This record gives sequence, C-alpha cells and structure tokens, in this order.
Amino acid sequence: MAPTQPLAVSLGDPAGIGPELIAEIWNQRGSLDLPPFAVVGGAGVLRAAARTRGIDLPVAVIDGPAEATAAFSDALPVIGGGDVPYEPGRPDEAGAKLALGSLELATSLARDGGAAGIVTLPVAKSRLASVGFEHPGQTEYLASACGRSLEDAVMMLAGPSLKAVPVTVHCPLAEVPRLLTEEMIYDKARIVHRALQRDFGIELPRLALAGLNPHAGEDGRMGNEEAVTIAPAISRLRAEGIEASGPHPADALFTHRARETYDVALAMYHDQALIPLKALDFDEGVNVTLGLPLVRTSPDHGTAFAIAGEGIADPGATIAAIRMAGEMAARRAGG
Ligand SMILES: NC(=O)c1ccc[n+]([C@@H]2O[C@H](COP(=O)([O-])OP(=O)(O)OC[C@H]3O[C@@H](n4cnc5c(N)ncnc54)[C@H](O)[C@@H]3O)[C@@H](O)[C@H]2O)c1
Ligand SMILES: N[C@H](C(=O)O)[C@H](O)COP(=O)(O)O
Repeated sequence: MAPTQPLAVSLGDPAGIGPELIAEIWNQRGSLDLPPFAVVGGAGVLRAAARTRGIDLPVAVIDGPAEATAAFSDALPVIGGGDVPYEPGRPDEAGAKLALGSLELATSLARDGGAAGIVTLPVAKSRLASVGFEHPGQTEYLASACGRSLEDAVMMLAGPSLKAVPVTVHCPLAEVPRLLTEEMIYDKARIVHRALQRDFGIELPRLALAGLNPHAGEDGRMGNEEAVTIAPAISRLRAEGIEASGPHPADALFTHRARETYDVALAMYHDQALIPLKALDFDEGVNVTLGLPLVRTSPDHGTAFAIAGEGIADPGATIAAIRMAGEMAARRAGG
C-alpha cells in the first residue's frame, strides 16, 4: 500500500543523527520499498551528513510536495531553502531555528493536504525551547497546530513486540498522581481504541491498563489511584463494549506471555511505557501520534548528539516510521 502523495519529513536538529539517517534511507530506497518522501529544509546539511556515511547525495530542491514523487527516484527531494553549516554533535541556536521552521512547514503541508503525513526526525526539546517553542514536545505541538486540545493527541510507541501508550506524557514524575484523572484515562483509551481500528486495522482492540503503584496498589495498601481513578475508567470503557482490562501490576505487564493477551498497553506515565518499548524494540520502534486529523510518526530515539556524524547510527527506527506513516495514510485514503 502506498499513499498517493509524498510524506513530509521534518529535518530535526541538524546536529543530531536525523539528517544522516534520512540520507542513508534515501540511498537504500531501492531495497526498502518505501513511500516517496521529501525533507523540509537543510539541503546543505543533508549533503554533508550523507558524506559522513560515504554517500554522495543528489538533492533536488523543489517548491512543494507536488514535485516530490517525480523527483524521488533520482534525488532526495528537499522543500524550502533554509540551511545552516553542518556541525554534528554541536547543537546551536541557528540549528534549533532551522529544526523548528522545518517542523512547522512539514506540519502545515500534512495538515493542509499537500503531504500524506509527517515523519519527524529527532529534535532536542530543550534546544527548541531555547528558541521559543512553548510545547513540551512535538506531540503537544501537533495537537495545537491541528486546533485540538492537548488531550486529543495521544502518544503511542509501537514496535514488533509491543504497542504502549503513556497516559501522562512530558511532565515531572512528581506531578503524575495529580495529573492522572479518570476522565483523562477514559478519553485517551477511547482515542487509542478508535485509532487501532482505523489506522492499524484491528477490529476489536484489546487494551490492558497498568496500575500506577507497585502491585497495582496491593488492595490500597500501596496507593489508591487504582481504585479511585483507574478502575472506574476501565468500568466505563467496558460498559461501552471496549475490551479493557486492569489495572494490572505494571512490572509483569510486559512479559512475553502477558503481551500475547493484549494489543496495546496503557501505562500511567512516560517511562512506564517507553522503557519496555525501547528495551524490546529500540531499533524498530515508532512514536506515532493518535487522534489527530493528520498522520504523524517519528523514530523512537532522540538526537543522539554523541554519535552524530560517526556513521554508526542505526536507521531501523526511521525506516519503520516512514513505513508506518505510509501505511496509515494509505489506509485513511481507503487504499
Ligand atoms: N523523536 C524525537 O524527537 C525524540 C525522541 C527521544 C528523545 N528526543 C530528544 O533527544 C535528546 C537526547 O535524548 P536521549 O539521550 O534521552 O535519547 P537518544 O535516543 O538520543 O539516545 C539514547 C542512547 O541511544 C543511542 N542511540 C539513539 N539513537 C540511536 C540510533 N539510531 N542508533 C544507535 N544508537 C542510538 C544514543 O547514542 C544514546 O546512547 C533529548 O533532548 C530529547 O528531548 C527526541
Ligand atoms: N517522548 C518521546 C520519547 O522519549 O521517545 C520523545 O521525547 C518524542 O516526543 P514528541 O514526539 O512529543 O516530541
């Protein structure tokens, strides 16, 4: 399945591993069977990053996504002229501004229909914040760019072994118990349920919800969020016919036997979901945003500044992100 339009790829931080990975992937396009894509900005960065991996990268600077598919077989299509000197591992303000501009333009192309979806290469949140980005992460930014509330955009990490959703996301751990509400769990679980049907073709998704506390609270002896907040949300979901189970003790929810019993795990905080996902599937893990009108995926890893330009970064998660975005877009288009 391939979407009819190209995917827009945001450049990410030019000092990170994103540019070399997308150059490597374009170079391997013949064996990967990926949908066509265009990178937004950074033509010079991409050429230089490619050279660190021994690739002499042809770039086609184009005016918009409509030109990308025709250009893709002969050159990496790049939309827009923004650029900075390539300095791997040395993030700076100019690079952060280029990353932000690329994210904004790629988002608008996907939102307004010129691109089939957006694949975001890694950014450093602290660097973006230093140039005025006011969102905790790209997931929250995309909700706002689509005119939705923060709660409408749901982060899911997906790999061959596991799909996992953190219900609370980019917040200090100390704030999790206060932020976690029955309504938030219920609303996000419904978005996940619908998205697994619509975007992943799972007819009757099985959701497994983790507890927050050790032993899922041990009957209230180790915390009461399970009884007060999580279990009532699960009852409401089940009353609507959604197959939701839990609250499960989180420590045993990711064993190979447990994973056979559900399609997606809903965890109560960021690392409860992302640690098992990255431990199991780091090189193929995709960060996908559910619940929005546009398709958005990203590799599960970050900027990895320490290895940028070394030629050793693994492209697997970015390949998986491009593939998943293409499949989601094709499914939404009825393909
Ligand atoms: N998709 C995203 O935009 C995204 C995701 C996670 C983190 N981040 C950002 O990235 C920055 C760095 O975060 P971090 O250090 O926690 O995570 P990281 O994923 O950048 O690095 C963690 C470890 O994994 C290694 N690594 C990462 N990707 C790799 C790859 N493709 N091949 C081989 N090794 C790889 C790194 O060298 C490092 O040892 C932070 O500023 C964070 O905000 C962005
Ligand atoms: N929370 C993600 C992770 O750790 O992999 C990552 O920071 C990306 O988040 P956004 O897609 O919201 O930028």
